[in-house]
This record gives sequence, structure tokens and C-alpha cells, in this order.
Amino acid sequence: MTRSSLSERLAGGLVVSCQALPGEPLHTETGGVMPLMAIAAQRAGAVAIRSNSARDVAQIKDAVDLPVIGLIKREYPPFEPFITVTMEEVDALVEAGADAIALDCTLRERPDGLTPAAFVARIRERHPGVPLMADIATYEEGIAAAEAGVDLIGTTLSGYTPQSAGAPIPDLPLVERLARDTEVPIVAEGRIRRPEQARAALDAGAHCVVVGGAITRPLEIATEFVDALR
Ligand SMILES: CC(=O)N[C@H](C=O)[C@@H](O)[C@H](O)[C@H](O)COP(=O)(O)O
Repeated sequence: MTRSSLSERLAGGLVVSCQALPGEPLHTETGGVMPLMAIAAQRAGAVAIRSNSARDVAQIKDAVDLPVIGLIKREYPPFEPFITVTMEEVDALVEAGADAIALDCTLRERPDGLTPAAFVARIRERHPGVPLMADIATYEEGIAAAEAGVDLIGTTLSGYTPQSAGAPIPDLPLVERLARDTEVPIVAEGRIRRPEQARAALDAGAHCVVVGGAITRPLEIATEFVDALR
């Protein structure tokens, strides 16, 4: 899938994030659960899947006929978790068949000391045709990612970094500002719980919307109901 055809495919649609990290109820040693989530998403009319790990990307690619945005989320102690920050991870995701790669483009100190822009340039050299989605947390990070030449910018990490602590939930003001000030398609992602919020994200200028936990993390969903009954 070319860089521009992915963007066309995503326009106005729902991307379902199908992820279960080790320790989560739907994580298994051999996988097999996230592809079922992806089949449900496809039947509902989702335009793409977002998924964590080369294994899940490969299994989901076998199960559905949708583009998959792949990522590898890992801890690099003493750093906080990062989303795809090494070339080995990018290589593994490309090898697994990912149609696009989501990268950490926050301006936090990275384990490798590179800037996101330098990392993007290295990936472009090695995998020129692969669409790149920048996962960011702040407006400045979004602008820097646009300047680095990424294909999509996601508000994924808003509220999860010290620099974005206390951001609105979901961060539609960030979607709106970035959509106004850059030419790069903005993906509204992170803490979108209800259909009305997804709709509002598009109205705020998002190119497409990613929803994860509200669809694919039953522990989160059940906890919301249990909490409401307390
Ligand atoms: C912060 C972080 O690591 N986000 C991860 C990024 O891929 C996933 O855990 C989220 O589920 C995803 O961003 C979708 O967001 P939500 O599940 O809130 O709809």
C-alpha cells in the first residue's frame, strides 16, 4: 500500500486498535484473540486495524482484508514505555506485513538519543515506501512530526507523558489545532470512549479516528460498568 493510498483508505473512517499486552486478560502466549477482534471490526465496517507486535500484525493480516498499522510498545528502563523506537522493531513490523508503522514522535529523551526527525529520516532511507504514523502528545510534537515528513499524526499519547499531563479527555482541542495548522492528516486517537466523541473528532478536523479499549479491552469496559454501580 502506497503512502497516499493508505491515507485515502482511512479517510473519514474508524480504525480499531486491537491490542492486548502481556498481563491483560486477552493476551495469550500463542495469540489468536486479536485476529478475532479484527474480524469483528472488519464486519462492523472499520477501515483499518492498529496492532501491537509483529506476531499480532501477521495474525491479523491473515484474518482480515484491512490495512494494519503496526507498532511495538516496549519499556526501555529507566525510560517510560515507548512506541516503536528502534530500527529492529521497524524491520520486524515490515517483515510481518504491516501496511504502516506507528512511531513514538514525542520529544521525550529517547533510549537511543536520536530525535524523532532523525529516526524518521533513517526509516525513509531503509523502507522508502512504508507509511509512517507519528504518535504524539503535544502540539509542538505534532508540528515537529509534520516537519519530519510523516504521513499521519496521531494524538495517541496525549495525557500519557509528563508534558501532556492533564490534557482534555479525549484531546479534541489538540486534534483541532493540528488539523488547522498542518497539511498532514490528523488521526484522533486516545481515550475515545463513545460514538459521539468519535463523530466530534471528525467534526474537529480529524482525518480518521482510532478507538481501542472501548471496543477491544473488555476489562476496561466492564470496569466502567462496575464503577458506575458503586
Ligand atoms: C498510550 C498508549 O500506549 N496507547 C496505545 C497505543 O497504541 C494503546 O494502548 C491504546 O489502546 C491506543 O492508543 C488506543 O487508545 P484507546 O485504547 O484509549 O482508545
